[in-house]
Amino acid sequence: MEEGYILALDQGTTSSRAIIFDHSGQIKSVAQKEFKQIFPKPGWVEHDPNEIWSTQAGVAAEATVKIGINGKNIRAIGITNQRETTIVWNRETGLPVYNAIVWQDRRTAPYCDQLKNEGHTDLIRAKTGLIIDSYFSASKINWILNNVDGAKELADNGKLAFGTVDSWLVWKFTRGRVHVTDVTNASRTMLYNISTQQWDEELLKIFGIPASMLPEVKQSSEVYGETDTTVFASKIPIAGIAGDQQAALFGQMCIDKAMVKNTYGTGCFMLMNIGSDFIESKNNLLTTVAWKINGEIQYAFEGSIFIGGAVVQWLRDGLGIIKTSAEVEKLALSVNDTGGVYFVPAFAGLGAPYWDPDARGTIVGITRGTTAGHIARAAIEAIAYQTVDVLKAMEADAGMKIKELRVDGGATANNLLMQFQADLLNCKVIRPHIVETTALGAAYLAGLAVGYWSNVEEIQKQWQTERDFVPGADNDKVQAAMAGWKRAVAATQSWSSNR
Ligand SMILES: Nc1ncnc2c1ncn2[C@@H]1O[C@H](COP(=O)(O)OP(=O)(O)O)[C@@H](O)[C@H]1O
Ligand SMILES: O=P(O)(O)OC[C@H](O)CO
Repeated sequence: MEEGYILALDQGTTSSRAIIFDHSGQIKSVAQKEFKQIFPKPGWVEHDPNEIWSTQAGVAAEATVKIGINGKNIRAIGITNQRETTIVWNRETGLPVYNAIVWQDRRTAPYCDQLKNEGHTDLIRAKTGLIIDSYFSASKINWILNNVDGAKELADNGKLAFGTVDSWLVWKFTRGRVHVTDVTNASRTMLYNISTQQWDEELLKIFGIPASMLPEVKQSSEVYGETDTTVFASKIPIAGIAGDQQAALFGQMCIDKAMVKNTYGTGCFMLMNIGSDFIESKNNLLTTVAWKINGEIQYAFEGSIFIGGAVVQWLRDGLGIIKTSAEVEKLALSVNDTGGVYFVPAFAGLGAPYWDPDARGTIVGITRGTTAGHIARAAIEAIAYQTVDVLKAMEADAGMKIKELRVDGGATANNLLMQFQADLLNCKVIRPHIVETTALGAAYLAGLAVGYWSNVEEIQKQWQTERDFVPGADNDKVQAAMAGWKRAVAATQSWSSNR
């Protein structure tokens, strides 16, 4: 048994988490802190980069203290993060020039429309695997350069640095010595050519971004640098980086072609391992880098759903019909069905496979008999329906039926949701023993780089099922339910297209 532990830092959209794993892949300690969501205007979402850093550094220290260990006991750090979220800082002062513009932020939607009208869609998809949308980093960097006083000039003089959250954290942990990202995070910027594995000059020109701002792109598992002594007294190698969804794919051990996972967090993100060749989706999915380890790259198809568990947060914070997210299951079970209500939670537009940035949330089919229970049930079902839309697109792209779906993320605690998902998909839904697969994936990537685990085969043996949800619904009922959902989505899109 290897001595010491691996520390995974999971910097998510709503909270910063630190989890310490031992050699058997078991969780030894967890610390978590939520941070402020900033909504300056409708459709805008920002975070304070300094708060991202302070919460992440704080939980890292807290997780170690909790189990009475210190930096010397940590063999390596793995970082995983909310992706696309864009931070630009001054290289000399180390200070951000603007808040982090979060992946959910829609302020650049008109600019993205302009790019589509100028005919860049095919070129961007062929190079990056992405669909033009304000979701990705490039249009957000462009916005900062054009809207923050003095930013353009500083950037042209080589004084500004761009990074996704992983880059920012590495920069902070190394006190400005290391400016890197990994290939999975680079693949979400819309500036990185995922076939040639280079920042793309043509794309940089389209978006008006100087190459000098960009971090060096590394593999997902290698030593990038050592921590400075600000947080831990000893220097610890930072040895794994991956975007959170790719880290979850790895943590779920979807290492073979055609293996699929879905993460039910704030949003839902389904990824399918498609092997070592870049394939363009023909069904409105993204192609993204799954990871690069030992010089070998793997790609994935991805369906990104912007609102998943966040719909439950809205029931809690917006409507106030539940006090905690966990209460939603009981409320939804207070009724036998939704009573004909459908809820399309397009709060931040619709992602895959619709890509409709103007769509907004819609609830249809309300009668005098509708109760909070029906709304709660419709909200839970909406998470599952959106997942079906993505999985169908994935099956069409892969030319095969998917037999099992590995699941993780906060909302997988909801058994009603999981069973409904299995029924709708008519495939087995598998919840693993460790649902913190994002952090686990980052820990595995870091541990592999420093020899804590010797190879993927050793890690693969650790993955265990906690519960299987087996489909059992009547097919006619499923078809009728899906037809209702499609009508509800059509109603949502009709509303937005008439704005
Ligand atoms: N029992 C539950 N049923 C449905 N959703 C839940 C439940 N428990 C938590 N959630 C939702 O899961 C999300 C949190 O999951 P998590 O994986 O921590 O998300 P993230 O990493 O995106 O911050 C929240 O949106 C929350 O509302
Ligand atoms: O922070 P999460 O878990 O909601 O994940 C956000 C995604 O990485 C956005 O692409």
